[in-house]
Amino acid sequence: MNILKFGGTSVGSVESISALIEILKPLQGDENPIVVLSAMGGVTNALLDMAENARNLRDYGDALKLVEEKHFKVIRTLLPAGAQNPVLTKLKIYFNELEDILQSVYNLRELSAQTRDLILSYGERCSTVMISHIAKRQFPDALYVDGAELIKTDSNFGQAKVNTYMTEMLINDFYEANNNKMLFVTGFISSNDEGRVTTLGRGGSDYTAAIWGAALNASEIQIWTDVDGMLTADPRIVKKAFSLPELSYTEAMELSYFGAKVIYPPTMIPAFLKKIPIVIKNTFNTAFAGTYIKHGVSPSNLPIKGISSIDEISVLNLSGSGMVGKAGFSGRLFSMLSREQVNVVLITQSSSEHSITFAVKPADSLKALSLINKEFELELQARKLEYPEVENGLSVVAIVGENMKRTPGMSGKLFSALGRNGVNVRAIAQGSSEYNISVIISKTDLSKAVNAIHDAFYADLKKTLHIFCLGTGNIGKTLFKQLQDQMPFLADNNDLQVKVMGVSNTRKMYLDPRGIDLNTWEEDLNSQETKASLPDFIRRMKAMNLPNCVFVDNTASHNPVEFYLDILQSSISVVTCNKLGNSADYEQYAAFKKAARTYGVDFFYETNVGAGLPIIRTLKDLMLSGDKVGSIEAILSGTISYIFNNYKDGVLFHEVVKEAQEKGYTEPDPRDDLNGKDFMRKMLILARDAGYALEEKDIELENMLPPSCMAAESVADFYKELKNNSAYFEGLKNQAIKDNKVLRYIGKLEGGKVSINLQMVDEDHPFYTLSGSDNIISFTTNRYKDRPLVVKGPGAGAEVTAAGVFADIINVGKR
Ligand SMILES: NC(=O)c1ccc[n+]([C@@H]2O[C@H](COP(=O)([O-])OP(=O)(O)OC[C@H]3O[C@@H](n4cnc5c(N)ncnc54)[C@H](O)[C@@H]3O)[C@@H](O)[C@H]2O)c1
Ligand SMILES: N[C@@H](CCO)C(=O)O
Ligand code: NA
Repeated sequence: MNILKFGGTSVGSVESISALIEILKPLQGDENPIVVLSAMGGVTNALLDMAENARNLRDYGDALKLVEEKHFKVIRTLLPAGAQNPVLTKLKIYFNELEDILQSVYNLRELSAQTRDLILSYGERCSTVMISHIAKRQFPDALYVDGAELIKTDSNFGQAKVNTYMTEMLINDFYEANNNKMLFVTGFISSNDEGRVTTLGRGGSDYTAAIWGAALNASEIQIWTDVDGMLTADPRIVKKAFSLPELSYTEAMELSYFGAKVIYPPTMIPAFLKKIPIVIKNTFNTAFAGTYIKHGVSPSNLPIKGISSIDEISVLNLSGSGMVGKAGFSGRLFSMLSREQVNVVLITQSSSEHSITFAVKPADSLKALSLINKEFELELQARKLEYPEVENGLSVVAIVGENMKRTPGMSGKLFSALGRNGVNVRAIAQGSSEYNISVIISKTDLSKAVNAIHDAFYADLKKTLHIFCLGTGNIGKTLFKQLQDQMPFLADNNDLQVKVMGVSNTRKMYLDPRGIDLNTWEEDLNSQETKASLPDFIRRMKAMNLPNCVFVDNTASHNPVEFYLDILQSSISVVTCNKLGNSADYEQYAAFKKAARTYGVDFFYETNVGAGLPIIRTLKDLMLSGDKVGSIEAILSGTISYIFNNYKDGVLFHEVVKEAQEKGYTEPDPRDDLNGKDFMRKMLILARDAGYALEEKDIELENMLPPSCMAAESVADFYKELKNNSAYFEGLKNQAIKDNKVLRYIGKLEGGKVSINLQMVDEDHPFYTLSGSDNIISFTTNRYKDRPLVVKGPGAGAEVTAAGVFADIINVGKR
């Protein structure tokens, strides 16, 4: 069974509560999840303020009304009028009680810790009563549980200590009696022996989830929040920060100690002890798979897990001869500070023992200073110690990760990144666990430092490309096969991992934030309930918000093309073998290129021309290096090439066409090849890449198909018509044989004009000797003037095309 805890923002609005219900829907069943809830966002603070105001004889009534209204609005929006009354009544009773308590505080002008806990408890009770009622409409088994009754603590109000034995017993008994229900449990609140409400302190609802999880041996504790789990750095500082898939408990502790506010680590201890994984998920982006905090994390290629920072810290330095060789000096200092509740964030000591530097929160700095002055009064007066000073305007940055322990050079990398960027390091501390190296720097350097460190550690990381593929036909299928075969090679030789995150054809679509298994993708896709929807596919792809994302179009359809611009503008690269995008309006072609440049992503389409043959790439290199293309002569239809090379004595034309189709050379409709349209598209794309702003109408195209073949309704009818026209094709063939020539369908770009014609060429022509499905292209340029640059080879077929798409994908990864 899983525990799901939803934090303040996840229960803070109509939208988030609706999202919460959606998240629960697929989970109801034999083993219902246990849902732990926080107070609605902002309510706990509002209650604290009200309590303070009441004590200080200030008004609290308006604020109370606002909190009440916040709850009522949710109920009125999410429940039909007829179902609102019971829950409104229940909440009204709570708010009346709360008002009475606040009035008593006001009258007595006194607010004890015990009363404060009682006041705060209404936040969780109200939200949980409310949501359990709303949930009841979807889940008839929903049951409100006052968690305070089941978690037993001492009487340390505000930060109560849990009596684990009692608590686990109570929770187990309760669960046994109610395990057929879907439990909605108040987070944060507990009670002492006398049944008075206590609270669990900072991060309290997470703690409730961990306590329930540990008591019931849950399989997983999910913490639902409003960000994509734990990131490599604070995304407000580092734009390139990315979500971490996995962390060990220790790493999570170290990372959250400084900064990262997603969870409060001490709350995890019950789960840690029982080895229960904790997953941090995003209520507002369910496509995100979550950050897993668990035992036995898989070996990671990340040199460090993350960079955390505290942006405001004060440093005190204690130095003087009085410290040298004095056993127990630092013990005296730090136990005194701890006794007085000053939390020391970081300590360093020079090996001469002449000085100790330590950092505290700015709010504690003056207190620390005066404590030291008092404790060491004699030493200070005797000048055995220098009077310490507080230094402000400093920050701490820490790199964290268990891998550091085994990898030399980590601190070298850290300090050279800081040094190269002119960041002065005030003090350094490394935990002897080697899970953490911390440095103190000037606050003004913080952003630069964190970014420089992030670049240094993650820039040359083994990259994961996340790909989303459309089309599972000839090419799409073959690509998956090749990807599957090449995975280990890629990992070893290119430091690259390609993960398929989504796939769709016209019928079904399948996206999985954990990645799609290439052994079973076809069954998995077919067994999906969701019908394919291109807009949904693209929306979900964007919502996953993954780094190094590539959209791969292996269709022959116009539909995906309409989304290219939007995709590129979302910083997702596009790889396509579909020619329809680049061969439509010039304006569109130019817009794709511009978007790719502007958004720093790739738009690769090598297979648009000559399948996997390096034609687009070669032309691009020529152009980039300042060469100018004078003319191009080419055979760019693999299908027609194959047909003419195999249209020999004793076979009929339509039979060879069929063969070409069976070999996977033709377009889904072979007429696109035979009428020259496919060839035309390729010439158009080449001409554009060579710098000519041409449109389809500018191309002179000789169609060798008789009109009746073009008019056929279906591909099957087309074959019949081809057969009916056998005599025409036989005529062409016999004429060529008689003249000792071969038939060639040749495209030309010259003087900015493009033409495609059927020709009969003799053995002197460079295109005479072609075989199979070969394409040939010769570029005559300023540099290749006397003898052209020629690319030749198989220019159609699933293997070579998929290989070309594959190479384009890898090239995205190389950047
Ligand atoms: N065969 C070759 O040698 C070769 C060479 C270079 C380029 N190409 C190009 O490869 C592309 C694919 O060719 P193929 O032979 O694999 O075609 P195919 O007909 O076998 O497969 C096309 C796939 O696209 C899917 N599809 C179509 N429209 C879609 C949409 N809107 N959303 C999602 N999926 C959609 C179909 O369901 C099918 O799975 C074509 O554009 C073709 O020009 C092919
Ligand atoms: N149908 C195409 C595939 C390559 O784009 C051809 O025959 O050339
Ligand atoms: Na190519």
